[in-house]
Amino acid sequence: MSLTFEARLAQRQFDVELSMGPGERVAVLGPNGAGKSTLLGLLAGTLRADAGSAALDDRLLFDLGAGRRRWLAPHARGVALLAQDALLFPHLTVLDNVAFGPRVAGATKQQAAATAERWLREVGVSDLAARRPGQLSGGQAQRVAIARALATGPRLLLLDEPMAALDVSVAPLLRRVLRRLLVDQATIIVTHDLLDAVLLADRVVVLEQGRVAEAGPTDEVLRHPRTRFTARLAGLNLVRGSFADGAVHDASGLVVQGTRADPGAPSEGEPAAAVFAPSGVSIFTDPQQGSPRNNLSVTIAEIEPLGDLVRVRGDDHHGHLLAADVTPLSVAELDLYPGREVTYSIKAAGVTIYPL
Ligand SMILES: Nc1ncnc2c1ncn2[C@@H]1O[C@H](COP(=O)(O)OP(=O)(O)OP(=O)(O)O)[C@@H](O)[C@H]1O
Repeated sequence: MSLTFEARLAQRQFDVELSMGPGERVAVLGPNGAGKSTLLGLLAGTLRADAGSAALDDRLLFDLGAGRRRWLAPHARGVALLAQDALLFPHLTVLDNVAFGPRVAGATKQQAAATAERWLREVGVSDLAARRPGQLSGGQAQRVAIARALATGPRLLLLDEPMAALDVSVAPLLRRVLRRLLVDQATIIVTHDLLDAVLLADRVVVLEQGRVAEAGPTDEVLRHPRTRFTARLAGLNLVRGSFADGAVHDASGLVVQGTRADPGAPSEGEPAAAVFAPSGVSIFTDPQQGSPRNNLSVTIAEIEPLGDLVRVRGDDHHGHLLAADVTPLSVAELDLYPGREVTYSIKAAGVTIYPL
Protein backbone atom coordinates (compact mmCIF):
# COMPACT_ATOMS: atom_id res chain seq x y z
CA MET A 1 0.00 0.00 0.00
CA SER A 2 1.24 3.46 -0.78
CA LEU A 3 -0.59 6.70 -0.14
CA THR A 4 -0.56 10.05 -1.85
CA PHE A 5 -2.55 12.83 -0.22
CA GLU A 6 -2.87 16.58 -0.63
CA ALA A 7 -5.88 18.49 0.62
CA ARG A 8 -7.07 21.93 1.59
CA LEU A 9 -10.00 22.78 3.85
CA ALA A 10 -10.33 26.54 4.30
CA GLN A 11 -12.77 26.43 7.21
CA ARG A 12 -10.09 24.68 9.28
CA GLN A 13 -7.10 26.45 7.71
CA PHE A 14 -5.86 23.03 6.67
CA ASP A 15 -3.37 22.58 3.84
CA VAL A 16 -1.39 19.36 4.01
CA GLU A 17 0.52 17.13 1.64
CA LEU A 18 1.59 13.66 2.72
CA SER A 19 2.80 10.45 1.17
CA MET A 20 3.51 7.00 2.56
CA GLY A 21 5.46 4.06 1.25
CA PRO A 22 4.33 0.43 1.42
CA GLY A 23 3.71 -0.83 4.97
CA GLU A 24 4.97 2.40 6.48
CA ARG A 25 3.77 3.56 9.88
CA VAL A 26 3.56 7.30 10.39
CA ALA A 27 2.96 9.09 13.69
CA VAL A 28 1.21 12.44 13.42
CA LEU A 29 2.06 14.82 16.24
CA GLY A 30 1.14 18.42 16.92
CA PRO A 31 -0.40 20.81 19.41
CA ASN A 32 -4.16 21.01 20.01
CA GLY A 33 -6.03 22.27 16.97
CA ALA A 34 -3.11 21.55 14.61
CA GLY A 35 -5.29 19.54 12.22
CA LYS A 36 -4.49 15.96 13.21
CA SER A 37 -8.11 14.79 13.46
CA THR A 38 -8.93 16.73 10.31
CA LEU A 39 -6.28 14.75 8.43
CA LEU A 40 -7.77 11.46 9.63
CA GLY A 41 -11.32 12.62 8.80
CA LEU A 42 -10.31 13.53 5.25
CA LEU A 43 -8.67 10.13 4.75
CA ALA A 44 -11.50 8.15 6.34
CA GLY A 45 -14.11 10.09 4.36
CA THR A 46 -15.95 11.65 7.30
CA LEU A 47 -14.79 15.07 6.10
CA ARG A 48 -14.67 16.50 2.59
CA ALA A 49 -11.83 18.73 1.38
CA ASP A 50 -12.46 21.92 -0.60
CA ALA A 51 -9.76 20.84 -3.00
CA GLY A 52 -7.13 18.16 -3.33
CA SER A 53 -6.72 14.53 -4.16
CA ALA A 54 -5.76 11.30 -2.46
CA ALA A 55 -5.10 7.77 -3.63
CA LEU A 56 -4.33 4.48 -1.92
CA ASP A 57 -2.33 2.56 -4.50
CA ASP A 58 -4.54 2.78 -7.60
CA ARG A 59 -7.72 3.47 -5.63
CA LEU A 60 -8.72 7.12 -5.85
CA LEU A 61 -10.17 8.31 -2.52
CA PHE A 62 -11.09 11.77 -3.74
CA ASP A 63 -10.23 14.28 -6.40
CA LEU A 64 -11.90 17.60 -5.66
CA GLY A 65 -11.53 21.15 -6.93
CA ALA A 66 -12.51 23.27 -9.89
CA GLY A 67 -14.41 20.90 -12.17
CA ARG A 68 -13.30 17.82 -10.18
CA ARG A 69 -15.83 16.10 -7.95
CA ARG A 70 -14.72 12.53 -7.51
CA TRP A 71 -15.40 11.12 -4.09
CA LEU A 72 -15.26 7.56 -2.79
CA ALA A 73 -17.67 6.68 0.03
CA PRO A 74 -16.00 5.89 3.39
CA HIS A 75 -16.92 2.18 3.39
CA ALA A 76 -15.37 1.64 -0.06
CA ARG A 77 -11.98 3.16 0.80
CA GLY A 78 -10.23 0.26 2.50
CA VAL A 79 -9.48 2.63 5.37
CA ALA A 80 -10.26 1.67 8.97
CA LEU A 81 -10.46 4.35 11.66
CA LEU A 82 -9.95 3.50 15.30
CA ALA A 83 -11.10 6.35 17.50
CA GLN A 84 -10.14 7.19 21.10
CA ASP A 85 -13.27 5.46 22.32
CA ALA A 86 -13.86 1.92 21.13
CA LEU A 87 -17.37 2.72 19.76
CA LEU A 88 -18.47 -0.94 19.65
CA PHE A 89 -22.06 -1.85 18.79
CA PRO A 90 -23.59 -2.24 22.27
CA HIS A 91 -26.24 -4.79 21.25
CA LEU A 92 -23.79 -7.21 19.57
CA THR A 93 -21.42 -9.66 21.26
CA VAL A 94 -17.69 -9.07 21.04
CA LEU A 95 -17.44 -11.80 18.38
CA ASP A 96 -20.25 -10.30 16.30
CA ASN A 97 -18.72 -6.83 16.61
CA VAL A 98 -15.49 -8.10 15.06
CA ALA A 99 -17.30 -10.31 12.51
CA PHE A 100 -19.43 -7.37 11.35
CA GLY A 101 -16.86 -5.89 8.93
CA PRO A 102 -15.99 -9.15 7.12
CA ARG A 103 -19.73 -9.98 6.93
CA VAL A 104 -20.54 -6.61 5.31
CA ALA A 105 -17.65 -7.21 2.91
CA GLY A 106 -19.35 -10.41 1.72
CA ALA A 107 -17.92 -13.21 3.89
CA THR A 108 -20.25 -16.05 4.92
CA LYS A 109 -21.34 -16.21 8.54
CA GLN A 110 -18.83 -19.01 9.25
CA GLN A 111 -15.97 -17.26 7.44
CA ALA A 112 -16.68 -14.00 9.27
CA ALA A 113 -16.80 -15.79 12.64
CA ALA A 114 -13.51 -17.57 11.90
CA THR A 115 -11.85 -14.26 10.96
CA ALA A 116 -13.21 -12.64 14.12
CA GLU A 117 -11.95 -15.50 16.28
CA ARG A 118 -8.51 -15.23 14.75
CA TRP A 119 -8.27 -11.48 15.43
CA LEU A 120 -9.63 -11.79 18.96
CA ARG A 121 -6.88 -14.35 19.56
CA GLU A 122 -4.30 -11.96 18.06
CA VAL A 123 -5.24 -9.21 20.51
CA GLY A 124 -5.51 -11.67 23.39
CA VAL A 125 -9.21 -11.47 24.25
CA SER A 126 -10.63 -14.76 22.88
CA ASP A 127 -12.20 -15.45 26.27
CA LEU A 128 -14.38 -12.36 25.95
CA ALA A 129 -16.01 -13.39 22.64
CA ALA A 130 -19.49 -13.95 24.08
CA ARG A 131 -19.61 -10.76 26.16
CA ARG A 132 -21.34 -7.53 25.26
CA PRO A 133 -19.36 -4.26 25.16
CA GLY A 134 -21.03 -3.09 28.38
CA GLN A 135 -19.25 -5.93 30.20
CA LEU A 136 -15.73 -4.87 29.12
CA SER A 137 -13.10 -2.64 30.71
CA GLY A 138 -11.77 0.27 28.68
CA GLY A 139 -8.59 -1.61 27.77
CA GLN A 140 -10.51 -4.74 26.77
CA ALA A 141 -12.92 -2.71 24.64
CA GLN A 142 -10.02 -1.00 22.90
CA ARG A 143 -8.42 -4.36 22.08
CA VAL A 144 -11.72 -5.56 20.63
CA ALA A 145 -11.86 -2.35 18.59
CA ILE A 146 -8.38 -3.06 17.22
CA ALA A 147 -9.47 -6.59 16.28
CA ARG A 148 -12.56 -5.15 14.59
CA ALA A 149 -10.50 -2.64 12.61
CA LEU A 150 -7.94 -5.22 11.47
CA ALA A 151 -10.52 -7.91 10.67
CA THR A 152 -11.60 -5.87 7.65
CA GLY A 153 -8.07 -6.17 6.20
CA PRO A 154 -7.69 -2.41 5.76
CA ARG A 155 -5.17 -1.05 3.29
CA LEU A 156 -4.69 1.85 5.66
CA LEU A 157 -5.32 1.86 9.41
CA LEU A 158 -5.95 5.20 11.13
CA LEU A 159 -5.49 5.36 14.90
CA ASP A 160 -6.74 8.48 16.69
CA GLU A 161 -4.97 8.58 20.05
CA PRO A 162 -5.77 4.93 20.79
CA MET A 163 -4.20 5.10 24.24
CA ALA A 164 -5.65 8.46 25.30
CA ALA A 165 -8.82 7.24 26.96
CA LEU A 166 -7.06 4.40 28.79
CA ASP A 167 -5.71 4.09 32.27
CA VAL A 168 -1.91 4.56 32.29
CA SER A 169 -1.51 1.02 33.62
CA VAL A 170 -3.27 -0.44 30.54
CA ALA A 171 -1.55 1.66 27.86
CA PRO A 172 1.80 -0.26 27.85
CA LEU A 173 0.03 -3.57 27.21
CA LEU A 174 -2.01 -2.12 24.35
CA ARG A 175 1.11 -0.52 22.92
CA ARG A 176 2.79 -3.94 22.93
CA VAL A 177 -0.19 -5.49 21.12
CA LEU A 178 -0.15 -2.72 18.51
CA ARG A 179 3.61 -2.93 18.05
CA ARG A 180 3.29 -6.61 17.17
CA LEU A 181 0.22 -6.27 14.95
CA LEU A 182 1.25 -3.21 13.00
CA VAL A 183 4.38 -4.68 11.46
CA ASP A 184 3.84 -4.16 7.71
CA GLN A 185 0.38 -2.66 8.30
CA ALA A 186 0.23 0.80 6.72
CA THR A 187 -0.83 2.96 9.65
CA ILE A 188 -1.26 6.60 10.57
CA ILE A 189 -1.32 7.09 14.31
CA VAL A 190 -2.30 10.43 15.82
CA THR A 191 -0.80 10.78 19.25
CA HIS A 192 0.28 13.20 21.95
CA ASP A 193 2.66 10.65 23.34
CA LEU A 194 6.23 10.51 22.16
CA LEU A 195 6.43 6.85 23.18
CA ASP A 196 3.83 5.98 20.54
CA ALA A 197 5.93 7.68 17.89
CA VAL A 198 9.09 5.93 19.03
CA LEU A 199 7.60 2.46 19.49
CA LEU A 200 4.92 2.33 16.81
CA ALA A 201 6.08 4.51 13.92
CA ASP A 202 8.88 4.63 11.38
CA ARG A 203 8.36 8.26 10.58
CA VAL A 204 6.79 11.30 12.20
CA VAL A 205 4.89 14.20 10.71
CA VAL A 206 4.43 17.24 12.92
CA LEU A 207 1.45 19.47 12.12
CA GLU A 208 1.13 23.04 13.31
CA GLN A 209 -1.76 25.33 12.39
CA GLY A 210 -2.94 23.04 9.62
CA ARG A 211 0.47 22.74 7.93
CA VAL A 212 3.31 20.21 8.00
CA ALA A 213 5.90 21.85 10.27
CA GLU A 214 8.41 19.02 10.05
CA ALA A 215 8.62 15.43 8.93
CA GLY A 216 11.15 12.65 8.77
CA PRO A 217 12.38 9.42 10.35
CA THR A 218 11.41 9.41 14.05
CA ASP A 219 14.94 9.31 15.44
CA GLU A 220 16.13 12.04 13.09
CA VAL A 221 13.24 14.39 13.97
CA LEU A 222 13.80 13.82 17.68
CA ARG A 223 17.54 14.36 17.42
CA HIS A 224 17.25 17.48 15.28
CA PRO A 225 13.85 19.06 15.98
CA ARG A 226 12.92 22.12 13.94
CA THR A 227 9.97 23.38 15.96
CA ARG A 228 9.62 24.20 19.64
CA PHE A 229 6.75 21.74 19.89
CA THR A 230 8.94 18.83 18.76
CA ALA A 231 11.92 20.00 20.80
CA ARG A 232 9.83 20.02 23.93
CA LEU A 233 8.45 16.60 23.10
CA ALA A 234 11.99 15.32 22.59
CA GLY A 235 12.99 16.90 25.91
CA LEU A 236 15.43 19.36 24.29
CA ASN A 237 15.91 23.12 24.32
CA LEU A 238 15.72 24.80 20.91
CA VAL A 239 16.76 28.26 19.76
CA ARG A 240 16.06 29.18 16.14
CA GLY A 241 17.84 31.96 14.28
CA SER A 242 20.54 32.44 11.70
CA PHE A 243 24.07 31.09 11.76
CA ALA A 244 27.09 33.38 12.10
CA ASP A 245 30.54 33.02 13.70
CA GLY A 246 29.90 29.57 15.13
CA ALA A 247 26.66 30.60 16.82
CA VAL A 248 22.92 30.84 16.27
CA HIS A 249 21.64 34.42 16.56
CA ASP A 250 17.92 34.73 17.14
CA ALA A 251 15.84 37.73 16.04
CA SER A 252 15.79 39.19 19.57
CA GLY A 253 19.57 39.24 19.93
CA LEU A 254 20.13 35.98 21.82
CA VAL A 255 23.39 34.28 20.79
CA VAL A 256 24.03 30.57 21.41
CA GLN A 257 27.46 29.14 20.63
CA GLY A 258 27.61 25.53 19.59
CA THR A 259 29.14 22.74 17.59
CA ARG A 260 28.00 22.25 14.05
CA ALA A 261 26.30 18.95 13.31
CA ASP A 262 28.21 16.76 10.92
CA PRO A 263 27.16 16.24 8.16
CA GLY A 264 24.83 19.07 7.22
CA ALA A 265 26.49 22.06 8.87
CA PRO A 266 24.83 25.44 8.16
CA SER A 267 26.74 28.11 6.28
CA GLU A 268 27.06 31.75 7.33
CA GLY A 269 23.74 33.62 7.31
CA GLU A 270 21.68 30.46 6.85
CA PRO A 271 18.63 29.77 9.08
CA ALA A 272 19.78 27.41 11.82
CA ALA A 273 18.78 25.77 15.08
CA ALA A 274 20.77 25.39 18.28
CA VAL A 275 19.69 22.46 20.42
CA PHE A 276 20.85 21.42 23.87
CA ALA A 277 19.73 18.94 26.48
CA PRO A 278 18.43 20.09 29.90
CA SER A 279 21.01 17.78 31.48
CA GLY A 280 23.78 19.86 29.91
CA VAL A 281 22.72 23.07 31.65
CA SER A 282 24.45 24.15 34.88
CA ILE A 283 22.76 26.73 37.05
CA PHE A 284 24.68 29.51 38.83
CA THR A 285 23.26 32.15 41.12
CA ASP A 286 26.08 34.62 40.37
CA PRO A 287 26.97 35.97 36.91
CA GLN A 288 29.46 33.83 34.95
CA GLN A 289 32.25 35.07 32.72
CA GLY A 290 34.19 33.66 29.86
CA SER A 291 33.81 31.38 26.90
CA PRO A 292 33.50 28.72 25.61
CA ARG A 293 30.38 28.52 27.76
CA ASN A 294 27.05 30.11 26.90
CA ASN A 295 25.87 32.10 29.89
CA LEU A 296 22.19 33.00 29.68
CA SER A 297 20.35 35.10 32.27
CA VAL A 298 16.98 33.60 33.07
CA THR A 299 14.16 34.11 35.54
CA ILE A 300 13.01 30.83 37.00
CA ALA A 301 9.41 30.24 35.92
CA GLU A 302 8.66 26.67 37.05
CA ILE A 303 10.29 23.99 39.16
CA GLU A 304 8.93 20.46 38.84
CA PRO A 305 10.09 16.97 39.83
CA LEU A 306 11.31 14.76 36.99
CA GLY A 307 12.20 11.26 38.16
CA ASP A 308 15.31 11.52 40.36
CA LEU A 309 15.98 15.04 39.13
CA VAL A 310 14.27 18.40 39.17
CA ARG A 311 13.41 20.28 35.98
CA VAL A 312 13.88 24.01 36.27
CA ARG A 313 12.29 26.08 33.49
CA GLY A 314 13.76 29.53 33.02
CA ASP A 315 12.45 32.47 30.99
CA ASP A 316 15.45 33.84 29.05
CA HIS A 317 13.73 37.18 28.29
CA HIS A 318 14.06 36.34 24.58
CA GLY A 319 10.84 34.35 24.34
CA HIS A 320 12.20 30.93 25.32
CA LEU A 321 11.35 28.79 28.29
CA LEU A 322 14.59 26.85 28.71
CA ALA A 323 14.81 23.65 30.74
CA ALA A 324 17.64 22.65 33.07
CA ASP A 325 17.73 19.34 34.93
CA VAL A 326 19.50 19.43 38.28
CA THR A 327 19.53 17.33 41.43
CA PRO A 328 17.16 18.09 44.32
CA LEU A 329 20.26 18.84 46.40
CA SER A 330 21.33 21.59 43.97
CA VAL A 331 17.87 23.15 44.18
CA ALA A 332 18.24 23.28 47.95
CA GLU A 333 21.88 24.42 47.98
CA LEU A 334 21.36 27.13 45.37
CA ASP A 335 18.05 28.15 46.94
CA LEU A 336 16.20 28.05 43.63
CA TYR A 337 12.60 29.25 43.52
CA PRO A 338 10.24 30.69 40.89
CA GLY A 339 10.99 34.34 40.24
CA ARG A 340 14.69 34.08 41.08
CA GLU A 341 17.23 35.41 38.56
CA VAL A 342 19.94 32.88 37.74
CA THR A 343 22.46 32.09 35.02
CA TYR A 344 22.14 29.01 32.81
CA SER A 345 25.57 27.94 31.69
CA ILE A 346 25.94 25.56 28.74
CA LYS A 347 29.20 24.38 27.20
CA ALA A 348 29.40 25.14 23.49
CA ALA A 349 30.36 21.48 23.01
CA GLY A 350 26.98 20.51 24.44
CA VAL A 351 25.03 22.55 21.87
CA THR A 352 24.37 21.09 18.43
CA ILE A 353 23.82 23.49 15.56
CA TYR A 354 22.19 22.46 12.29
CA PRO A 355 20.46 24.18 9.36
CA LEU A 356 16.69 24.70 9.29
N1 LIG B 1 -16.34 20.61 13.70
C1 LIG B 1 -15.55 21.64 13.45
N2 LIG B 1 -16.01 22.73 12.82
C2 LIG B 1 -15.19 23.76 12.55
N3 LIG B 1 -13.90 23.81 12.86
C3 LIG B 1 -13.38 22.77 13.48
C4 LIG B 1 -14.16 21.62 13.82
N4 LIG B 1 -13.37 20.73 14.43
C5 LIG B 1 -12.15 21.30 14.48
N5 LIG B 1 -12.15 22.51 13.92
C6 LIG B 1 -11.01 23.44 13.77
O1 LIG B 1 -10.11 22.88 12.83
C7 LIG B 1 -8.75 23.03 13.25
C8 LIG B 1 -8.08 21.67 13.33
O2 LIG B 1 -8.71 20.90 14.34
P1 LIG B 1 -8.40 19.36 14.60
O3 LIG B 1 -9.49 18.82 15.47
O4 LIG B 1 -8.14 18.68 13.31
O5 LIG B 1 -7.04 19.46 15.42
P2 LIG B 1 -6.26 18.33 16.24
O6 LIG B 1 -4.84 18.50 15.85
O7 LIG B 1 -6.89 17.03 16.01
O8 LIG B 1 -6.46 18.83 17.73
P3 LIG B 1 -6.55 17.99 19.12
O9 LIG B 1 -5.16 17.60 19.45
O10 LIG B 1 -7.07 19.03 20.05
O11 LIG B 1 -7.48 16.85 18.90
C9 LIG B 1 -8.81 23.78 14.57
O12 LIG B 1 -8.59 25.13 14.31
C10 LIG B 1 -10.20 23.54 15.06
O13 LIG B 1 -10.64 24.63 15.84
